[in-house]
Order: sequence, then C-alpha cells, then structure tokens
Amino acid sequence: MLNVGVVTLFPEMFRAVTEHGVTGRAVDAGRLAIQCWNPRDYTQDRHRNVDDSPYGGGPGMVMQVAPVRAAIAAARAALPGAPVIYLSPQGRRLDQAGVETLAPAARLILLAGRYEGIDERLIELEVDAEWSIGDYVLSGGELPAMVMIDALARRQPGVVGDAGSVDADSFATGLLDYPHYTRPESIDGRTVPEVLLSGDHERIRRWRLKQALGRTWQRRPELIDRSRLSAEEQALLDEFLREQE
Ligand SMILES: NC(=O)c1ccc(N[C@@H]2CC[C@@H](O)C2)nc1
Repeated sequence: MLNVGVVTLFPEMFRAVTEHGVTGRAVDAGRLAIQCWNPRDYTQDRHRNVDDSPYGGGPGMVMQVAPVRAAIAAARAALPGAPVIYLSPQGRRLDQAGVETLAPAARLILLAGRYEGIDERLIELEVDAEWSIGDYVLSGGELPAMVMIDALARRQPGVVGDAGSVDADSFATGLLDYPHYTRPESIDGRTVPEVLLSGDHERIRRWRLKQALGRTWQRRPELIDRSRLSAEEQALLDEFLREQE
C-alpha cells in the first residue's frame, strides 16, 4: 500500500492518476492512496495569498513559507514519518534505479511548487529530498509528482496485473523495450516478424532480448556496459549488429 500526500495548489490535477488506468484501479483496490493539501486553505488573509514578490527583485512570484508549511504540517499529521520530496529541476534526476530506491516507502509527501518556486527556507526546513523528472522547466511540480506516483505505483505488489510484465518492463531490465505487435498480421504490407507467430517461446524470448539489446545499443549505448553482458546477450547483440550491416 502506497500512501501519498501531495501539497499542491491544484488538487484537481491529481484526478489524472486517481481516476484513470492502472493507478486508478490501484486506488480502487486500496493499493494506492493519494490525498492533497492545498496551501491556499491555510492562508490567513482575505485574499488567500500564497505567493509574494521575490526579495532581490526579478520576474514572477515566490510561494510564501507559512501557507505551504502549514499544508505540509497537515500532511505530516496524516502521514507520520513520511519523507517530504520536492519536485524541481534542481533535484536528483529520476530514473528507474531511483524509482527502485523510493519504491519501498509506504508513505511519501510530495511538494509541488508553482510560480518561480518556493522560498529556499522551506527546502531547508521541510524538504528531505529534491527530485527532478528531467532537465526541463515546467509550470508546476504537479506533473512531475504524478510521474513519480505512476512509476512508484507500478512497483507496488498487485498493481500491475501480470507481475511478469513489470519485470520485463524496459529499464527494469536496464534495456530499452523490444518492439510490440498485435492484430492484424499485415498493415500496409508490413507484417509481424514470423518468430512471434511461431509459438516457440524460447525463440521468442531470444528474439525479444536481441531486439532490446540492439535497440539500446543503437539509441542509448551508454546504458550498455558490454563487459556486464552475459555470453548469450553478447552473442545476440553481435547477431543484431551483423544483421544491421
Ligand atoms: N523537471 C522537473 O522535475 C520539474 C519540476 C518542477 C518544475 N517546476 C516547478 C514550478 C516552480 C518550482 O516549484 C518548480 N519544473 C520541472
């Protein structure tokens, strides 16, 4: 059971994960819970302000400490002991290995910022870890938070129907995915590789491993350390590359 608290100005956005697909079913099955706390609900002023001008000048606004801190406190009360993760381009780059390190956590609090960001003292006082989903700037931390929720939910037992499919997930193997096909057998004259119609499961396993190795070598060579490949993997990669010549 993964229990996620989210501090966000846009709780409605999280319906994208609570009401759809694998994560929606995980919520229905009680394997995933997502609860949002909105800093705007913790403002004291009539205008319910959550942002203010930046010290030092410059464009945009900065999220104020007090409302966000109060929302985090409310989340902590509901999720005692949960680490607080702030999503930002300044964070550690999330990859499948990072997902694996976060996966054992039963509780997490995700802090999604808006505007130009949050007051640095919030990070110093409340944030346990900063994570980034990639080197690009987004309007808010909500989408990165949902990316993290989806990746972590898939690692919860029972969330992904066929457990084997999670193990075979690309990156779970450290490789890119092999090609997938389904009916019809021919589209615009393009047919399905006959090995996949053979019913020979060992041949199919080898073909898929060869494709994963070859595609990874061609598109993301840095993901392959040839010295760590098994004899079978080395042979399959060589075979793939010979066929490409
Ligand atoms: N690459 C990322 O994971 C990422 C995370 C957050 C973000 N934007 C928010 C808005 C203001 C500040 O909180 C940060 N952009 C990119």
